[in-house]
Amino acid sequence: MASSILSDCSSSATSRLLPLRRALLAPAPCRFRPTTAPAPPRRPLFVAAQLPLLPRTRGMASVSAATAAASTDSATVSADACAKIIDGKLVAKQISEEIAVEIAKMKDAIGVVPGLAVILVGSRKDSQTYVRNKKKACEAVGIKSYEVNLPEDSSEDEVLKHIATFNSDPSVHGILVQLPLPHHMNDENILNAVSIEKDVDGFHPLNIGRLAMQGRDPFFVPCTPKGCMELLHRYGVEIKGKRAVVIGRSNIVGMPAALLLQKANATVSIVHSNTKKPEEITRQADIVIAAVGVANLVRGSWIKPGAAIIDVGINPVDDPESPRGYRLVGDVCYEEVSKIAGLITPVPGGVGPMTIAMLLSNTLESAKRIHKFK
Ligand SMILES: Nc1nc2c(c(=O)[nH]1)N[C@@H](CN(C=O)c1ccc(C(=O)N[C@@H](CCC(=O)O)C(=O)O)cc1)CN2
Repeated sequence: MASSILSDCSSSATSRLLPLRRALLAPAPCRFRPTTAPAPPRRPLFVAAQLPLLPRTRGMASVSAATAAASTDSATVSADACAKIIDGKLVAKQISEEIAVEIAKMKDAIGVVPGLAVILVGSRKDSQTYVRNKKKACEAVGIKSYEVNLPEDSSEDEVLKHIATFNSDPSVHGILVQLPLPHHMNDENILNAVSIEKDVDGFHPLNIGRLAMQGRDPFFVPCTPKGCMELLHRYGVEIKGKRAVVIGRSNIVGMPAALLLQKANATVSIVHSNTKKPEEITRQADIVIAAVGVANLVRGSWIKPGAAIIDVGINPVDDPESPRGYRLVGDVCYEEVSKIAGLITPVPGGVGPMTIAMLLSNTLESAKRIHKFK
């Protein structure tokens, strides 16, 4: 059911949500020219590279001078110096194509096809859609997918039994349990049962622990935060030495995103429900990752000019004009923030598609590691 939060970032809409003080900007007209962004260059995941396309500079606090100098007018920027759009859908498509090539090579060389097992408990429409999309994405790149659908009232033991079967199946290289689980289940017991070598969601406490430690690396990085980092890298956003703010501290996004930014040598602050003056802290950031699940929380007045904004929120808001009766908005008030930021992800079409692309990447990585294929 969509929430009835207004989505025009009006003060009445958001001030009902959280006891956070904000100085509102008076929005000025800002129209995006429908230009086509050239494809980012191909490169392996997590190798720093710069895109030849960048926003017209205005502040550009988080983008290197070299890259900014390479700006072209062909990027998706408006005449009014609006932020450049980070096209997650396009990047996810490119990554999927890269993965398909690697999978074909592995199959030719050693006859192995990566396998991903997905366990879905219950009948939440959104979870069913995500699982269906994961399956389609697997098919498109040549990953074999295995699916288990269990009724809402299943026991924890039933889920554990399926996990144990997949743990010992050599054709399965990745296992994930779609979240959220029904309330009667203990997430921790279930996530702990997935073999860490096959934990392609990166949610096992040992994987998270290794992510948090200096000099250690997890087997897998959780998909959504990994996708956020990949977007920053592919769009040439310099992270080292920059100030980053992560809004939200969930186990699946906020906390691992903060750890990844720190690993990449940013100075990181986490803003959460008890943070005083979140807007003041956020305004110091060159990079903002918003992952709190509150529609339009982050306003234009929270943003440092030129900052890179990654919006992880996917919040349904009522919209009688949409065929679904609702539409999706992020945690960031796009209308306002896109006028201040240097780069911004849209919702939909930003981080969401990257979550699935990173799942494919983790599954391939797992198969390569298990079969010692370089
Ligand atoms: N086991 C897991 N459970 C959940 C995860 C996860 O990474 N692992 N993340 C989310 C849901 N999720 C994947 O599972 C996911 C969410 C959103 C998208 C996406 O592509 N969103 C689109 C919009 C989709 C729409 O129109 O409805 C977008 O943002 O463009 C992909 C995957 C929670 N559970």
